[in-house]
Amino acid sequence: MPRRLPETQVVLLEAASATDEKTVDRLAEETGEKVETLTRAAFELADEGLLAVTERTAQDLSLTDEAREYLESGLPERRLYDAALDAGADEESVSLGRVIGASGLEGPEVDIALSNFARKGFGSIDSGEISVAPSGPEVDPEADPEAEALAVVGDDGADAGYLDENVLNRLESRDLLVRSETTVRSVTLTDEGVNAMMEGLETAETVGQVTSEMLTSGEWRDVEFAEYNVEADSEVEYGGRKHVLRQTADRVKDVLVGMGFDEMQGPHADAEFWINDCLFMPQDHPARTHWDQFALDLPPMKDLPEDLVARVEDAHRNGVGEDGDGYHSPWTEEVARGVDLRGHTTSLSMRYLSGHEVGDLEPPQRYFSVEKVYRNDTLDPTHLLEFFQIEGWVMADDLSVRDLMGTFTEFYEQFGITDIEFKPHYNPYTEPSFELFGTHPETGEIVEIGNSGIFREEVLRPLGVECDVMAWGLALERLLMLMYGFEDIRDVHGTLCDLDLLRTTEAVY
Ligand SMILES: N[C@@H](Cc1ccccc1)C(=O)O
Repeated sequence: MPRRLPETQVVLLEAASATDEKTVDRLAEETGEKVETLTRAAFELADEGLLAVTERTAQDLSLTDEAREYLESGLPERRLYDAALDAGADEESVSLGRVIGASGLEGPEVDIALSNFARKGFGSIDSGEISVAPSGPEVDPEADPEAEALAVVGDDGADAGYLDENVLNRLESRDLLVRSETTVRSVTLTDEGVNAMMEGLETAETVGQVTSEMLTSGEWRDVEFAEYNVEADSEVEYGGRKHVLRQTADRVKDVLVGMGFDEMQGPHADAEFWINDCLFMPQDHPARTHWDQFALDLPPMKDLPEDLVARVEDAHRNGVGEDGDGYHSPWTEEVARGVDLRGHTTSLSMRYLSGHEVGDLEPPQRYFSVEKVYRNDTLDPTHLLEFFQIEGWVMADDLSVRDLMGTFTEFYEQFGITDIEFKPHYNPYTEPSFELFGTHPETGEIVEIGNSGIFREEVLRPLGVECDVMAWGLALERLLMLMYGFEDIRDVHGTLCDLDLLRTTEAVY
């Protein structure tokens, strides 16, 4: 009686041989089926005793981009050798500088050429002179095993099993070769399989999934269901996932809410008044130039509280208190009403402290935000044009530096960071001021993670605040660096960020 088997199993049995071991890859090519489909069918048939499956690990070799360039141009040491030979360095030694010039080697290639030239015994280099060894059985640049191996791998990376292990190791350490391991599965028909084929095979329609049509029509009664192979390799599926940066921002919010803080909200584009003037930043302060801040081509901000504007102007001109002194530098409302992208979220703190957002506040109060800020910085591994700032402040009757430090210690402990360091700093709006530092878990480097202080009278008095306010701005991305060991902010932010890393980074709690 012919045997009924699912279609791919029949295809596989027909393509397999009893005498010739065939790899699944080759069978996939022959049958036009997918490798995964055939692998699954092979294991199913092995379970039935119709096929034998063998597995071995194979080495996959591939060339790096650098190696591909050398395939075109020749290995640097060989180019040096050829140029030296052209210059007659087999007769007598010639100037190394001249030979390098003639070889066309540039930048790092020169060092590569020199060290490998010497290692391979192509010749010698002494006090700026190069000479070439006579070619012979010992040294034969024409038959350089490294160059030959590169050519073989470049030609057919798949089967280079016979290449010398030492040569491959050397190429790998030169970053020219990448080795990886793959499992190669091969199948042969068993006797039982051969018998089954002789008795005849019939294709059974197998169903992978029940549909509602099948259920309503009753067709499900007659179909054959495909069996699940729970051991089959499956493709990795990456579902949607919250970005680590957003995950951490949410956690920061949870932590701060847990510490009794309320969240502030406010505009990304704001009047310089809230961004700078309220903070007692003189209008000619370098941080206010458009080298640092993004100015927007928008009409001046109309909605500013008149009396507050007058008090802030007075603080800038005359200072605050008995011995107060102003800046003696120009101050105009026009500048204050100019609209910029906020360079820090301290603009929100000013809006809230002034009563402009939620009315006058009685101490004690705690507020925070985890929001984007924009700076005209130069891009580098630790700077972007935008980043998230963890802004916060505490308003209470008697605050000291100890309270500030204690708050940070408690905050960062929630993220497993227990070695925060403080350094005295200067801000026009706080006195005293402190920068915060943490230690990078991978590099051990000290990383600046934030800035903080206790607001000056010149800030608080015009706002109408009569008690103490301690405040800070911490960088969310720097917190991530300490938590996850990222070394480049662009790994987690923006277009260059590594998808693999985002998919696989586990949330740290
Ligand atoms: N605005 C500061 C942070 C800060 C906020 C409040 C008080 C002190 C410092 C910054 O961006 O670096």
